[in-house]
Amino acid sequence: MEESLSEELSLGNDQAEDRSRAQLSRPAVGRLSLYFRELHRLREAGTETINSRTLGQLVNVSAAILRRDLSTIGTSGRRGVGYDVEELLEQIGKVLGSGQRWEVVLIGAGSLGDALLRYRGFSRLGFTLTTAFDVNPARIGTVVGGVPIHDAAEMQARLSAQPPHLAILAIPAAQAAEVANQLVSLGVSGLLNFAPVTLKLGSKVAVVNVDLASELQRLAFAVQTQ
Ligand SMILES: NC(=O)c1ccc[n+]([C@@H]2O[C@H](COP(=O)([O-])OP(=O)(O)OC[C@H]3O[C@@H](n4cnc5c(N)ncnc54)[C@H](O)[C@@H]3O)[C@@H](O)[C@H]2O)c1
Repeated sequence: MEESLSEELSLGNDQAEDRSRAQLSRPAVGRLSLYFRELHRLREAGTETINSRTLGQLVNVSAAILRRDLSTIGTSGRRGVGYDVEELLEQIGKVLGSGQRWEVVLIGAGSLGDALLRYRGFSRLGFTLTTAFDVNPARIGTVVGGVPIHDAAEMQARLSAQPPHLAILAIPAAQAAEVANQLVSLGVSGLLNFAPVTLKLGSKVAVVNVDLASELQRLAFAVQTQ
């Protein structure tokens, strides 16, 4: 039973979505993404409703935190029923921007870039990897996962007419700042940065850093403090 969930699930308008985005902390956005992934799986398995305790258990989050996250984005469950999976997917998707298509370019088609180009999970969430760029002649002119790899020297010429929304940086740290600045000047509005370096790009661009070594460090710390 959902004790504190009495209102009908309500879907917000654009303004409400903007407001909820502004209120969400970074960890909360991460959790929403996990709920979204789990809800997708549940929908595929034919589940129509779910309560906060069960969904929370699936992603290892307490029911109270999950309810708070979902209430921040303007949704609440129905007493005795829980959340409508389809509506929840729609609302979380809107807030996370998964309802729209995002064009993404990849810079650096080395080991990591190659794996990303082959990954099939992006398109399900609205991300389309359109093009990749590299400086290595052995990579230029090849196609990986259906995505053509072009010479990085052609980046400006190829992207300036219609800049992609987002870019993934999978290049060595020493090149990352210069390439990131180039992408920002072309109009790219978000960067997923795998290079282990802090980018200082101003407020016009959103940056998410993925540092797997730091994550391992966090894990090692967590193991030691268990
Ligand atoms: N491979 C991993 O598991 C992993 C994990 C965490 C972080 N990273 C980081 O991700 C980045 C890429 O790692 P990797 O293992 O794929 O390295 P890699 O050397 O295999 O690939 C880097 C690619 O970037 C290309 N490149 C270099 N300068 C460029 C430029 N100016 N424009 C476009 N392309 C350029 C290179 O030709 C190469 O193909 C590194 O910063 C690395 O530290 C990698």
